[in-house]
Amino acid sequence: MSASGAVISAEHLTIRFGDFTAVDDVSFSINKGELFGFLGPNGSGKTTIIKALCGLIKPTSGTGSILGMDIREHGADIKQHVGYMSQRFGLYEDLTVEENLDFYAGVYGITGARATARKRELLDLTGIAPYLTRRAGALSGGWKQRLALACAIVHEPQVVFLDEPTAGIDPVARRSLWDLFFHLSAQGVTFFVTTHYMDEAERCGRVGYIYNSHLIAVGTIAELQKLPRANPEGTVRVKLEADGHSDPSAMLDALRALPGVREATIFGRSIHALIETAAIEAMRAKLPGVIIETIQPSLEDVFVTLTYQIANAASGAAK
Ligand SMILES: Nc1ncnc2c1ncn2[C@@H]1O[C@H](COP(=O)(O)OP(=O)(O)OP(=O)(O)O)[C@@H](O)[C@H]1O
Repeated sequence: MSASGAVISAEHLTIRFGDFTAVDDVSFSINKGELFGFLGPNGSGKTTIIKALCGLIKPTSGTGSILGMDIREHGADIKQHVGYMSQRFGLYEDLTVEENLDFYAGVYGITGARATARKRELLDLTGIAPYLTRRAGALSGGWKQRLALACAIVHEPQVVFLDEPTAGIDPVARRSLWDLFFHLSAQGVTFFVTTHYMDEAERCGRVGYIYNSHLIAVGTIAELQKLPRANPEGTVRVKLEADGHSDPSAMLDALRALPGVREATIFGRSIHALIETAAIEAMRAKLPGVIIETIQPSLEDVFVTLTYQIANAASGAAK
């Protein structure tokens, strides 16, 4: 662990592939036992950061550390101390559950009585014992990811990177996997989890949001909701709800035709919108029968607002 107490840290981390900057001056730190969520659009640099922190690729400039080990110098040691699991984790589909566990134990040099004891612990943790003799390829998506997690932590890492661990699996299986993450995090394991699911992000203690290779926000959900940039001066965030018969998409079209509407999107039968405060009274008059109430931004609202600001600033600068 570093002097600051951080278990994972990035310090001005920059990674270029030729002329392309995939990660641009990214800094953050994560403490022991935290479950840190990392979000951002496709191609924004999440996996590249994970690879650099795991010692798999060298930063172009800046650095980072895992458990106090500098990623530029201790890549080989770091690999021994972290667990890494992705959506496409390398399970051997033709091997059974048990053979996969044995294989990964062997990769980390865990053998004999220690391997047997660790296998028992992982079976208890994941509940996968009933499928021990089933081929990994014949497991459901949720069980495959449980097995992948078991294999990724066979060497008892204190730091675990999960890259979209629940992509494409059903909500019940997702919830059970998250229960496992929480269980391990309560034991002091530190998690760095990328996800595109807002409900998963909301389960994390803190969240980072990366856009176009830049880390543009880090904090707890409550901190992000209160960010001044997510609540621009002179605007108000509202929920609009019409009577049960009204079509939300027609209401959205009517709303977008009005002046002072910065953002608007459908949530179920209602609409969340960012409106210029000065336009709100005129809006009430134009939308009779619609209940308009002030709300806090959701996490998705925060990310969308921050993203639009940067995209608009970039297109303004390009003009
Ligand atoms: N080895 C490489 N050579 C060149 N470009 C690369 C390389 N690895 C990644 N990139 C580029 O860097 C950018 C960031 O990729 P990265 O995989 O980190 O994104 P991501 O945020 O994880 O995306 P996703 O959500 O789709 O997984 C992408 O434009 C990608 O094409």
